[in-house]
Amino acid sequence: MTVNNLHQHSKPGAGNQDDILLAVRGLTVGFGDRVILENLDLDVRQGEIIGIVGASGTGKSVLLRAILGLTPKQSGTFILFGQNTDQLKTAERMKIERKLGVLFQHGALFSSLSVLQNIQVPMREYLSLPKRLMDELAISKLELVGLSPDAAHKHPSELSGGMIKRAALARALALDPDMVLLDEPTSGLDPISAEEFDDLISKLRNTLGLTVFMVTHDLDSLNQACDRIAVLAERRVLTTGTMHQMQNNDHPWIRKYFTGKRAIRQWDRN
Ligand SMILES: Nc1ncnc2c1ncn2[C@@H]1O[C@H](COP(=O)(O)OP(=O)(O)OP(=O)(O)O)[C@@H](O)[C@H]1O
Repeated sequence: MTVNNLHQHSKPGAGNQDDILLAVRGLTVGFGDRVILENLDLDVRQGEIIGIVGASGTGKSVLLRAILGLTPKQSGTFILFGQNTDQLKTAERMKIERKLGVLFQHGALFSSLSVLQNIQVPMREYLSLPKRLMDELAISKLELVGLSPDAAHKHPSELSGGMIKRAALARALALDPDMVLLDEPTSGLDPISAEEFDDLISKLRNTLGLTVFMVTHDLDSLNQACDRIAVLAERRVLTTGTMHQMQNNDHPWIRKYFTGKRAIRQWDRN
């Protein structure tokens, strides 16, 4: 899938049980004798936007990093694009890694590199392309996320919070991934920028057919962008479902999160 062959996909995602892009089974992750995730199962479906919620410190980022292979697991399996990641040879692993884009919490751009150079980091790692072509590709990614080419030669310190998130998203999209993993993409943004970012994610999903795994605390994002929500609690995915199903769930934390005062104010606004 490339930027040049954008095409409108039918509304993908929620509902297609057969098309599992990522299956996590029996995942256990811990640090020392502290277990963070225990025997966790989760399916991510092709083309959906799934929001991962849970109280602070429950292990949402740990889960994201474990999926990427950045945090070691103690047990469990990841079936990614139909392949067990434990059984991949180096070349196969690299092929799969290229299909994943990631936006870390706070953007995590390299401060000493320009926006253009930041977007080109994954290209340099995985592709061997002439500089002119990499420049063109990086500019096309900037356009894709709604940044003007003027931003290309700026450094992260010269960007607003919203621009940093967009630049980080452009970097996540550098290799035309099939799935992007976003860690709190709207945190720190004002409500208008956050809404614009949610719209951008939805648009990219609809046009590129991206699958989106999004860790978030943002009730607006969950409501407006996500097809499904997975709740992380008690070291596992406690439940998954639509916003409506969350609002009718009896678990005390889920009920408080989705029908507490903040949530009610949010529903009143909509
Ligand atoms: N490399 C590490 N070494 C030791 N402990 C870690 C490490 N990474 C994460 N943890 C611990 O794992 C727990 C879960 O962390 P994580 O960052 O995944 O939480 P989270 O659900 O994303 O929280 P938040 O919503 O506040 O971002 C925390 O207690 C954290 O201190």
